[in-house]
Amino acid sequence: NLAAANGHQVRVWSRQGSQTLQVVLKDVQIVLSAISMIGVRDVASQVESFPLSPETIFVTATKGLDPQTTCTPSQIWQTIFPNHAVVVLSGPNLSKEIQMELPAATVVASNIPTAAEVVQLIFSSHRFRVYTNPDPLGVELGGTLKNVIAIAAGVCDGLQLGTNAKAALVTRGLTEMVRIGNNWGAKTETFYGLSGLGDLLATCNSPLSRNYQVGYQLAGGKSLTETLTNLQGTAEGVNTCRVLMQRAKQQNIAVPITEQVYRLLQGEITPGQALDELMLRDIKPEYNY
Ligand SMILES: NC(=O)C1=CN([C@@H]2O[C@H](COP(=O)(O)OP(=O)(O)OC[C@H]3O[C@@H](n4cnc5c(N)ncnc54)[C@H](O)[C@@H]3O)[C@@H](O)[C@H]2O)C=CC1
Ligand SMILES: O=C(CO)COP(=O)(O)O
Repeated sequence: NLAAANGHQVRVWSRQGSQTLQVVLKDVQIVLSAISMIGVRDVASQVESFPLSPETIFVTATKGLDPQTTCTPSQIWQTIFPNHAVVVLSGPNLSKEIQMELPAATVVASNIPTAAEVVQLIFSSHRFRVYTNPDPLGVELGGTLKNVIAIAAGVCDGLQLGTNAKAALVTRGLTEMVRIGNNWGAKTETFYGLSGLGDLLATCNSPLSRNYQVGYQLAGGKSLTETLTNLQGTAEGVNTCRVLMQRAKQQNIAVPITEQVYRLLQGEITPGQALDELMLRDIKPEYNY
C-alpha cells in the first residue's frame, strides 16, 4: 500500500493468490519478502529459478531465525543471491496501525548504502518516515530478538505485575538483546534505535502484537498449543526463542530472560516460577564496565 501510494507498480504474490511467482517477478526492480521465517528458504529457492535483472534489490521484512543454521532471513537471501543487494526493513511497525494510516517510522539497512536509499524513497511518505542504517545485522536482530522479550512482557501484564516490573523487564531485555547482538557482530547503538528499543516499546506494550498475546494468554493459564491455534498470524518469538537458546548455549552467552521464556514455552515451568527464577538470580552490578 505504501509503495503503491507513492506511484509504484506493485504486484503481490502469496500461496493463496491467483498469480504465479514467475509472472509476479517479471521485470521487477525490488522484491520485498514478508514470508514468515518457516517459509523463507523455500520461497527464496523458488525465486532463484526465475530470471531477474542483476540490479534487482531484495528487501526482507521477516523477523526470525532459521532453526537449522541460526541464520537471519537476510543471510539466507544473500547466500542464495550473492550478487544482489539485500536490504533489511524493520521497525516498530504494527501492521494494523500502518493500514489505518497512523504515523510510523522504520529503518532500512544494507551493506550497500545506495540500495537502502532506493528503498527509503520507495516507502517514505508523510505517514511513514524511513531512516537508513549501515548495520543490517543489528537492525534485523533488533526486530527478531525483541519478539522473545515481547512474550515475557505479555506474561508480565497477564500476571498484573505492574509498571515497575514491566520497565525492569524491558530494560534488562534490551541489555540481553545487546549482549546477544554484540556476540553476533552487530553494533550496540543499533539496538538503541527504532529497530531495537523502538520495536521493543511497540510490541511489549500492544495487544496488537502476536508475541505479546502469546505471553498474555500463557499467563492466563492457556496452553501454548491452544494459544497458537487461536492466534491470527505468526508469533515468530516462539521459534526464535528455541533457536536463541541453542545458540546461547553453544556460544556461552548469558540470556536469563530468554531462558525463562524458553522453559515456559516448553511447559517446564509456570509463569509464576519464571518470575521467581528471574527475581532470585544472584545479585550483581547492572553493567560490567
Ligand atoms: N519488518 C517489520 O517491521 C515487520 C515484520 N513482521 C514480520 O513479517 C513476517 C510476516 O508477518 P505477518 O505478515 O504478520 O505474518 P502472517 O502469518 O500474517 O503472514 C505470513 C505469511 O507467510 C506465508 N508463508 C509461510 N510459509 C510459506 C511458504 N513456504 N511459502 C509461501 N508462503 C509462506 C503464510 O502463508 C502467510 O501468508 C514475520 O516474520 C513477522 O515477524 C511483522 C510486522 C512488522
Ligand atoms: O514486529 C511487529 C511490529 O513491529 C509485529 O509484532 P508481532 O509479530 O508480535 O505481532
